[in-house]
Order: sequence, then structure tokens, then C-alpha cells
Amino acid sequence: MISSGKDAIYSSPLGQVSDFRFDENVAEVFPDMIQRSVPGYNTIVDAIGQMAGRYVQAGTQLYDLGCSLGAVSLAASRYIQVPDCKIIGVDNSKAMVERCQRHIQAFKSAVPIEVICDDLQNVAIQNASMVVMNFTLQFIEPGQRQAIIQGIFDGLKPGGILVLSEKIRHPSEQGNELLIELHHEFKRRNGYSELEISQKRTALENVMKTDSFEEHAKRLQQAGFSDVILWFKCFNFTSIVAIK
Ligand SMILES: C[S@@+](CC[C@H](N)C(=O)[O-])C[C@H]1O[C@@H](n2cnc3c(N)ncnc32)[C@H](O)[C@@H]1O
Ligand SMILES: O=C(O)C(=O)C[C@]1(C(=O)O)C=C[C@@H](O)C=C1
Repeated sequence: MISSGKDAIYSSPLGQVSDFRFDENVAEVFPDMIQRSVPGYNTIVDAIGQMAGRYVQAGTQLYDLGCSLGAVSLAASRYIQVPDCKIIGVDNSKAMVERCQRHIQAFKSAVPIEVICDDLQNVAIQNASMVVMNFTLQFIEPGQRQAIIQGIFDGLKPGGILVLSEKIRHPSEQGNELLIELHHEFKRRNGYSELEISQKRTALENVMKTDSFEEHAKRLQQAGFSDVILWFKCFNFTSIVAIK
């Protein structure tokens, strides 16, 4: 388990709430932040590891795009049994990548893990049997999303998979409000105050533009994926596996 500090980033009133960034302050408390903010996070990460055990093919690569501290890469490395594989983690936050490299060194994975500090759009997907974007696509400009999914599809081997986890927007206003309210209640029960919840919501407003499940499914099908499976959903948090 990766240990770090408790998330109190939005606990005091901020005169002006600036846009959310994956900087030093966030990286330092990230394990606590994501577990208290994303319903089912541990379940999702472990199940992605299980899928790596099932779908990663010998002699191929697994890409963990937006790897943060490497939770998905490390989970996958625990399950992969086939030979000559490599895991490539990519993140454009220096603060995350530095910590990720330290965790990976300490863990001593049997599968080699390389961590690249770059925009994921600069990394070509090659010889891949599995690509994971665990709550990353939502931070990328909507206009760039189709090209990214297409690049992933093109770099996957036949039978390869993309696991795409995203916070979604429900198409109807009343449904969307219900899912947001249930998520906020989840955060309250995990110790976040009303101030923390509302300041974080403001911070995320400009940087996290969510799509509906239908928009994700359409994008994946347009890229060429033959099967799109919603395998996890809790409130407005979902994870999809798309099979080539
Ligand atoms: C919510 S976190 C992902 C959590 C992580 N996948 C996990 O399972 O613990 C989103 C990550 O995506 C990274 N990110 C956002 N946009 C990116 C981009 N264009 N290229 C690379 N990384 C990006 C952020 O720096 C951040 O670490
Ligand atoms: O806190 C929220 O409301 C979120 O949307 C959670 C979320 C995410 O989905 O990526 C947002 C930012 C942090 O990286 C951790 C989790």
C-alpha cells in the first residue's frame, strides 16, 4: 500500500479557488484523496489487475496512461503471468512521476515498469495488448479525445483491450443531479466538509469536462472496438472495457 498524507487541500476558505492541478500538494496526498473521492477505487484498480492477468499477451506492452503514483501499473504487475512483457506508465505531472518512480523501485515488480514524464499524446502506443486510462481522459480537452482513442485502438493487437474509467455526466438533468448528490454524500461520509466538497467542485469545473456513457461508447465504437462493456458503475463513476 502506498502511504502518504491526509487530503486537507480544500479545508480552509480560499479567496479564489484556482483550477485543479496535479501539483506537489495533490501528489503528496493523492492516495487519500482518490480513495475518499472515487467510490470503488480499490475495487476498480484490483479488477484492472485481474484483467491484465487475463488479457496481457506474451511479448507485448501494457500502457498505463495518466499513471499518477502507479497504482494500476503495480496491480497489473502482480497478475501478469506471461513472459517478456513491459508496463509503460505515462504522466505529465513531474510531482506524480517522481513519486511513482520511487514506489516502483521499492515494490520490485517482476514485470519491468518504465515511467515516462510526458503528455500522453506524445507517446505512440505500440505492440500493446492492454491500455488503461483510469480517470485520465476526463482531464483532456474533449476535441482531442477521439484522436487519442483512435491511437490506442491502432496500437492494440487483435484481442487487446482498453480499460477506460471515467466520471460521467448523466444525460437527464434530474438523473445527473441525483448521481452528483449521492457522490457528495459518499464524500461527506468519508470526512469531507461542505466547504471541501464545494471548493473542489469549483476547482474541477474548468479542467474536467465529463461525457455521458453514450458519448464514450460512441467514440469507442467509432474507433473500431468490437465490444464495449460497462463493467463497473457506482453513482457517476464508471469503468468500461473495450475489446479490439
Ligand atoms: C485522476 S489521476 C489518475 C489516477 C491513476 N490512473 C490511478 O489509478 O491511481 C489523472 C492523472 O492523469 C494525468 N494527466 C492528465 N492529463 C494528462 C496528459 N495529457 N498526459 C499525461 N498525463 C495526464 C494527471 O497528471 C494525473 O496524474
Ligand atoms: O473529487 C471529485 O469530485 C472527483 O471527481 C474525483 C477525482 C477524479 O475523478 O479523478 C478528481 C480529481 C482527483 O484526481 C481525484 C479524483
